[in-house]
Amino acid sequence: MKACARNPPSRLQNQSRRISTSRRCRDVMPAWVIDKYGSNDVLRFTRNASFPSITYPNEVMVKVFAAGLNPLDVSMRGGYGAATLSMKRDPLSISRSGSEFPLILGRDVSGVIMECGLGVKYFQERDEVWAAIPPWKQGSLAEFVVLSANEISWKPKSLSHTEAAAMPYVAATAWSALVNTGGLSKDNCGNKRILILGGSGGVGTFAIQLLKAWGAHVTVTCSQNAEQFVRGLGADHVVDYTDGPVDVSLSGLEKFDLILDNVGGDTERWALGLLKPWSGSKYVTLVTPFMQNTDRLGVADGMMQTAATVASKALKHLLRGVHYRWGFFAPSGPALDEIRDMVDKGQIRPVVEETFSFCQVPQAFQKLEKGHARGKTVVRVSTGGT
Ligand SMILES: NC(=O)C1=CN([C@@H]2O[C@H](COP(=O)(O)OP(=O)(O)OC[C@H]3O[C@@H](n4cnc5c(N)ncnc54)[C@H](OP(=O)(O)O)[C@@H]3O)[C@@H](O)[C@H]2O)C=CC1
Repeated sequence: MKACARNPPSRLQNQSRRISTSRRCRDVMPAWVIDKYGSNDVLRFTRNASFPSITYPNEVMVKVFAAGLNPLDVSMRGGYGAATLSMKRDPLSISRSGSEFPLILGRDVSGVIMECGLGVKYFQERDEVWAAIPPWKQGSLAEFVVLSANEISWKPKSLSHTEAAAMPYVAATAWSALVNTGGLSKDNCGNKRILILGGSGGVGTFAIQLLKAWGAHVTVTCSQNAEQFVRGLGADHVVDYTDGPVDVSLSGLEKFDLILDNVGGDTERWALGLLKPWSGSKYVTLVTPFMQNTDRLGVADGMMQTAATVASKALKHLLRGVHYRWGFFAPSGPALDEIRDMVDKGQIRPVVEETFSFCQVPQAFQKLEKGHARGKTVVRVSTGGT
């Protein structure tokens, strides 16, 4: 990945937008917060959430136009990952209460930069940006959010803010799993057979398009009513997991170079047998017990348990000639730069399943909780963006 200077597609795109500068004399903002973990009734709208401030020189403050939601938001609302995330939170950003509350959820943002720290090099006020917000930072269900400049990227010009907010978190996750962990790139995918378990949700719909743009042959599992949908995104072969044992249907196919598992659970029992042995093939799962272990056992014991589990699984499968890996979300502005270029070339499009207004955040969570996603759920936070 390029780690060099980052150039905006065009500075001109942002010059006409008028932005209020009244923020400088404010200390509160509207936001959806939670004050404790629980079900949907813990979501609370307030006009008096603490106004975020730039603490480090490389930070920017973004006015949020749209926020994307992910299954992680529902899990975090219920306390998932609390032990690990508390350890990662910056002590300077923790509230006066000394706890993570009031906590703001929302991991995707599309908006405009209102203020830059003194050390920010490539971005400036009024730049339109998109980003995936690490789960240990305050989220995007608020009027403003503060991010580090290496987490943000200039928004694709071809997308509205609502469309742009559908992509960063799933894109950064798929990129981390396929590129950083799986070793795939635009230059080595041409002759590869990839299997995506769970292709109809947020991560799957992005991964299909990325891999097709890079020339891979993509097989996808999904339910029958999503078949046309994933074919429309470019899937070459689709297997309906609801139509009998999916492992039997898949075992009749030519073996794969890489499997991206967005489903987990039972899949680990049979999926690794679908890989080409002794050829560097990889199984990368996004469904890992990492957070549950640290929530259950505490950070130190949970991490030891996690390390022991992944090491023993990796060794067991290595002896059979395939690589077993865990994939994780990783925030990355430079990865989003590359994805932006692909979006603006028409190689990848956002898949927005449903949008909600800012007053409908509880309904957006209810929709997410029902599962069976066909793309992404987005909240329009401010009327300033489209
Ligand atoms: N490790 C990490 O850092 C990250 C992990 N994740 C995890 O990755 C997974 C996918 O995330 P995301 O795409 O955002 O989730 P979504 O909820 O958007 O999508 C899940 C999709 O999987 C489909 N599905 C459910 N069961 C199966 C099955 N047995 N076989 C095939 N498809 C199935 C669902 O549709 P239907 O039920 O109708 O078939 C739905 O379309 C989640 O478990 C998430 O927690 C995500 C991001 C980061």
